[in-house]
Amino acid sequence: MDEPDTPESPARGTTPPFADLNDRQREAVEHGLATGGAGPLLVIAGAGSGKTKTLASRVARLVQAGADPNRILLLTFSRRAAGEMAQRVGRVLHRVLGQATTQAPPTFPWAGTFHGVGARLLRDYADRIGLAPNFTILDRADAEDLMGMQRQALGLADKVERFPLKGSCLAIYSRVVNSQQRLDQVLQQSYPWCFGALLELKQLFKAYAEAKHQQHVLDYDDLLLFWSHMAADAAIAADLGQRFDHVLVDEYQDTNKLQAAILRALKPTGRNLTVVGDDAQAIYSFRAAEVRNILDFPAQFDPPARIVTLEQNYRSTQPILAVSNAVIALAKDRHAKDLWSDKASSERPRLVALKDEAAQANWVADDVLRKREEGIKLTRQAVLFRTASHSAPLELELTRRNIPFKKFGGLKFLESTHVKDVLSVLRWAQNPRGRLAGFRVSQLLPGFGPASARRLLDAIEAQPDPLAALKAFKAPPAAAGEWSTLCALLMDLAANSEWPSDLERVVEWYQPHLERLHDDAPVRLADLDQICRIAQGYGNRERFLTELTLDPPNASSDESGVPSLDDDYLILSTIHSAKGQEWQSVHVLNVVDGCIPSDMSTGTSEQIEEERRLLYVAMTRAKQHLALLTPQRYYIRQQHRTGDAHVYATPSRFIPGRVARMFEQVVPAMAASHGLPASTEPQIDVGAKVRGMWD
Ligand SMILES: Nc1ncnc2c1ncn2[C@@H]1O[C@H](COP(=O)(O)OP(=O)(O)OP(=O)(O)O)[C@@H](O)[C@H]1O
Repeated sequence: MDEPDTPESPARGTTPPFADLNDRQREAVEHGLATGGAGPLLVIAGAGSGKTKTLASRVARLVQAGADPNRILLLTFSRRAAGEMAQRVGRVLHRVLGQATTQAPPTFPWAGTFHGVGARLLRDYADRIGLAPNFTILDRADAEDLMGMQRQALGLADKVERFPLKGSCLAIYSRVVNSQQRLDQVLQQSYPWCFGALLELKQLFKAYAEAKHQQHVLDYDDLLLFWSHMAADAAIAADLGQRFDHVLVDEYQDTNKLQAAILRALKPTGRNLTVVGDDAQAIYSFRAAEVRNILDFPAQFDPPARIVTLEQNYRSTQPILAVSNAVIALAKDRHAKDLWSDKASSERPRLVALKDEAAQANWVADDVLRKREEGIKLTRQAVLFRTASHSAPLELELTRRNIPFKKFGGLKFLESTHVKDVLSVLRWAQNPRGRLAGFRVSQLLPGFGPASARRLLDAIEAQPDPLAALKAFKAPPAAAGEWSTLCALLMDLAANSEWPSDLERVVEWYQPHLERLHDDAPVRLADLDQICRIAQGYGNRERFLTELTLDPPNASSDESGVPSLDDDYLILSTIHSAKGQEWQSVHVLNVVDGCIPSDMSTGTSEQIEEERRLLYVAMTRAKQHLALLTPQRYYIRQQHRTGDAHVYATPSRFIPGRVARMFEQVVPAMAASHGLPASTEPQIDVGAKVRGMWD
C-alpha cells in the first residue's frame, strides 16, 4: 500500500498540534471538549476527505484532554485498520505531548474489530452468562462443517427435493442473525428458492446451536449475538457501558443491525459516542450491513446527534474526483455530499478499450513498468478488481515478466491443510470438548480412523473432566504409541501454556506426520515457520487463536509476512480489500457489464447500487493516475456446455456516454470502427457458429 502522506508525522514537529486540520475536521475533533462531555457525533465524510485522520486526531485530542487510553473503545473494520489507527494516534500524541520519537506511544488495548472485542468481553463475562470461558471460535469453514454434520444427522441431506447445501444453510443462518430479521422474512427476501424448507431449516439451526453449546464453541456471528444478548441485561449493560468513557466507530456505513444495537446498548444516550463513515462507500450488504444505520443514526437520539460533513478531498486530483463524483451522482439514495479537491492536474483518467483479457494484462504490465520508470514505486501502484479470479491472466503476465506482486483478498493461507492441522491441535488443547478440532487431530495418527475418532469424542462428551477422559481412552492398537505421545502433548499444553513456544512444540510434534502425509512437506514446513513468526506478535495462545480466526492474515487483507524493507512489489487487490487504502496509480480491471456490476449481483436494484458504490470505492483510491480497463471479450468460468468460455462485453453501465466523455479514451494500436474497437482478429466466427448448429 501507499506510504501514507501523514501530516501528523513527527518530522513536521514545528507545526502546532492539529494545525493541519481544516475547520470541519477540527469541529469534529473538538466536539464536546469545551463542555466536558459530548453528545453523539456523526462524521459523514466523502472519500479521501480525512475521515480516518479526523478520527485518529479526535482520539489523540481526547487523550490530551485527560481521557484514559485503557477506557477508550475504538471499533474498526479490520484488525489491520485498528493497528494503523493506533499508530496514527501515537504519532499525533508524540507531537501533542512533545514526546521524543523514541518514547513508546500509549497503547489502546480496546482498539479492534467488533468481533475481536466481542470475543474478549464474552470471556470476561463468561461466568455471568453461562458460557464456558475456554470457548473456542469456529472459522467459516469449520462452522460450515458443523452445519453439514447436523444436516446429515437430521437426514436432510437425503431428502428427495434438494435441501440447501451446508454453505447456503450457514449463509441463511448468518443473515438471520446479523439482519435481526425472522427466518421467513430472510427466506422470502433473499433465498426465495429455499422457502419450502422453512421448517427443516429451523430444526437444523436449533440442532446447530445445540451442538455449538455442547462443544463450547462459538461461530463468528455468535460473538455479536451473545454480546447483544449480554448487553440486553440491565446490570451487565450498565457495567459494560461504564467500562468505556468513549466509544468511537470507523466505517460505520458497513455495520449491521446487530452492531448498531450493541452500540445503542453501550451508550443509550449517545454520550461520548462518535461514528464516522461514508454512505457512498457501503459495500458489505452481502454480510447484512445496513446502510440505513448511518442514514438513521442522528435521529435515534434525543437530542439528535450532531452531524459534521467533510467535503474536501485531499487524496485525488480534480479530474479523478470529477469522474468519481459523476459515477456516484447517478446513485439513487444517498446523503448528498459535494466533494472537491484543490489538486489541479492536466491529466484526465483513462478509459482503455482492449481486445480481451490477455491484451488487458499486457497493457497493465506495460503501464505499471512505465510508471516505475517515471519514479512511482510498485508498492505505490495498485491493480483492483471486483472478483479475485479476475486477476488470473494478469498474475500470469506479471510472473512471466518477473514483476513481483502481492495479492490481497482471496488468498487462503489459513485454510491450507497443514496450517489447519497445527491450529487444530492448539484449539483442541484450549478446549478439549471441541469436536471439530478433535476429529481432525486424532485422525492424523496412523491407525486412527473416523470410527475411533467418534468413539473418543463421545467418551470426552460423556465425562465431566474431558482431560481425564482423554487419558483413559483406549486407542486402537495400531495407534497406541502415537496416541500416548499426542496425549502427553495435549496434557502438557493444557497445563502449562507458554507463548509462542506452545506453537513450536506443536509444529515439532506435527513434523513427522506432515512428512508422512505430504510429498511436498518442505514447502508446507515453510508455511509453518511463517505461522510461528506471526505468533510472536501475539501476547498469548488464546489471543492468537481468537484473532487469527477472526481476521486471518492473507484471507482478508493482511500480509502473512513482513516483506523486507527494500522489497518492491505491485499491489493486486479485490476492491473489497482495498477499502480505506490509497495509491498514486490505480488500474481497475474488467470495467464491463458482467464484472462490474457482477452478473451475480444484478437481481435487485439495491444490488446494482452496491456494485456502483464498489466502482466508486475503486476509483477514489487513486491519487494521481487512474485507468479503467474495458476488455471487449472476457473469460467466464461457469459457462454453458456449448459456450466457447468467452463472452463479449459492453463497458459497464456505470460509465454511460456522458461520463465516458470525461475520460481520455484510449484504444491501443487499434483503429476504432463502428463504435467497436478494431481488432486484428474476427470478433465472432459466424461461420463456425452456423456450422456448429448441425453438430
Ligand atoms: N487536513 C488535511 N490536510 C492535508 N492532508 C489531509 C488532510 N486531511 C486528510 N488528509 C490526507 O488525505 C488522505 C485521505 O485521508 P484519510 O485516509 O483519512 O481519508 P478517508 O476519508 O478515511 O478516506 P476513504 O474513506 O476514502 O478511505 C490521506 O493521505 C490524508 O493524510
